[in-house]
Amino acid sequence: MADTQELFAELFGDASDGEGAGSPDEIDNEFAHHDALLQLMNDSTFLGSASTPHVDEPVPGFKIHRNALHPALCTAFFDWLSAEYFPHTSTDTSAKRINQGMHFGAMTDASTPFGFLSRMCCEHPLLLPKEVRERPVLFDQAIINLYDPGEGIGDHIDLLRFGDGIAGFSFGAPALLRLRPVKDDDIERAARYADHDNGVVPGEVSAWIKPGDIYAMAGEARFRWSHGFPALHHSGDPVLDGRRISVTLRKLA
Ligand SMILES: O=C(O)CCC(=O)C(=O)O
Ligand SMILES: [Fe+2]
Repeated sequence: MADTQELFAELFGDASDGEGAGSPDEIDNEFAHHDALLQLMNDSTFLGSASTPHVDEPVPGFKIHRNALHPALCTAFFDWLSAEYFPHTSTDTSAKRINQGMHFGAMTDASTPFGFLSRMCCEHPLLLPKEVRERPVLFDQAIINLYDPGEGIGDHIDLLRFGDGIAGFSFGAPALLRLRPVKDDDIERAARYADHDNGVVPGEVSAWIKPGDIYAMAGEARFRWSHGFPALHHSGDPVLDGRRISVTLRKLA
């Protein structure tokens, strides 16, 4: 496990596991946001906002379930994740500021935030292959990434020690996903290092991921395509220029 965390640190920078809030005010804030989130999770009105579920598949095995979560639920997730994992980031401008959290353990209880997200991945039968949806433990690791305007993540394949079937949720600002085909000889390297190359690759595909969408990668999309979110520089649009928090759910192989 330490080895896994080292590799994550190498790929994505510092990791915190439920960094947690310190002062009594911060703790109150964290609990208030947790309670508000649980209330919305319990209210079925706030599940999907799309009247007809819509799934895009930009490359084989990469599915995007649009508008799976109601905007109010997305806001509640954003606020809780901010308070729980990144309580100091609005004042901490150092290069070493915490921009990642991790959560380990099977997410089987749908009354908890990660259990709820995990269950959402099974609500739409087209999102994940049947063998992934029906495995005894769907996901046992969550990574929570914080991106401020001008930040992104380089193209990579998720570490091969994670199993097939990975799901992502995005809260806050929309982000432009980039998918690139990876040659057989480059798969090992792409799974260890996030590249920051801005060149265009034949076959590259981009898609916007918006709050409330769920994306899932399986099979070819998980093992033979890299994914990344290039840094978007200030556009002048207050929505695009906002902070984004993502949650990625995976299963340790
Ligand atoms: O922020 C995201 O949605 C993607 C994060 C990601 O690809 C990763 O942590 O491996
Ligand atoms: Fe990834």
